Amino acid sequence: MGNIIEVKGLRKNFGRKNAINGVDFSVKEGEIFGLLGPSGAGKTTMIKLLTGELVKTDGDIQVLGKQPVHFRTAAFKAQIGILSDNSSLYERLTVYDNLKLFCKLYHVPLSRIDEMLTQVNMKEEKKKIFSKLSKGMKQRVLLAKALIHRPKLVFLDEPTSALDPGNIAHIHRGLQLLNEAGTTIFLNTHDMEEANVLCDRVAFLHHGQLQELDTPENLRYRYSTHAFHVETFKGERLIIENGESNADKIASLIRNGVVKSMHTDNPTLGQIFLQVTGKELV
Ligand SMILES: Nc1ncnc2c1ncn2[C@@H]1O[C@H](COP(=O)(O)OP(=O)(O)OP(=O)(O)O)[C@@H](O)[C@H]1O
Repeated sequence: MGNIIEVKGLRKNFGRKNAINGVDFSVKEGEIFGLLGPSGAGKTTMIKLLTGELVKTDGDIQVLGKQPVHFRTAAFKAQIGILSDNSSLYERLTVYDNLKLFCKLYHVPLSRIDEMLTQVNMKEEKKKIFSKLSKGMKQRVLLAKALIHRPKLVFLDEPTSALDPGNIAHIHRGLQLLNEAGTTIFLNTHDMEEANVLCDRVAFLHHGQLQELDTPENLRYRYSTHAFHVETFKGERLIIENGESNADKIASLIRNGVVKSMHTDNPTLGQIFLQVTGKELV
């Protein structure tokens, strides 16, 4: 499959601040691509540049084969969905009436509203006034709005940041199904577990620059020391470095029946991010 997003030498300055500082990457059609970084890394700025809300300072952007000059056209907008901190709905309308407006705008049948509300676990609140919803409920309706017109490409900026664990799991499953049905997802998150569960590939963004870009599995393999972590029945914890000279040591521990559990070093994305950038993913 081809690339649905291509970014080369991208820069975005706010006055003297380099929010995005020379970034290259591409997103393949059909994948879930995660942009990981702590607060202030430049993740929201990146989504705004890719959706035409901000204008780049320098570099090249192509989304769905189009240059930024096309990002504000109706034809382009019909193909993308956005959930960002700027997303909003009419406060005084009900959930249903809000979504009805978007169905009319995108020529979507009204039957899609119930379908979407089920997907975000909000069907029972459809007659409620938007302003009366909790933050997490609003977030779920905004997600329904972002997806209602079956966009080809979806940009999600921290989609589960306001949600409880039950709803996070529900939304994750919904996003996986959406992706299996062919939608490409560009996901901003600082939640390494979310990235681990959802993303085919992740990029680490730090001070406006990409530090790594790979599948979570490859990153974990590359940053693993491949040491063996052994726990004995006596409660001792041993770390045995990977290497031929230690193979006999491990074999003898196993032979003597002292090994309760053993696993190889398997760093989390958060630990790898810390190793690469010196910063925690918070
Ligand atoms: N409109 C703006 N004017 C000036 N500086 C800005 C503007 N928007 C963002 N910045 C700065 O650019 C940097 C990147 O911000 P951005 O919001 O993209 O980060 P982020 O990774 O999305 O963080 P968060 O997770 O907190 O939203 C920050 O230093 C921020 O203060």
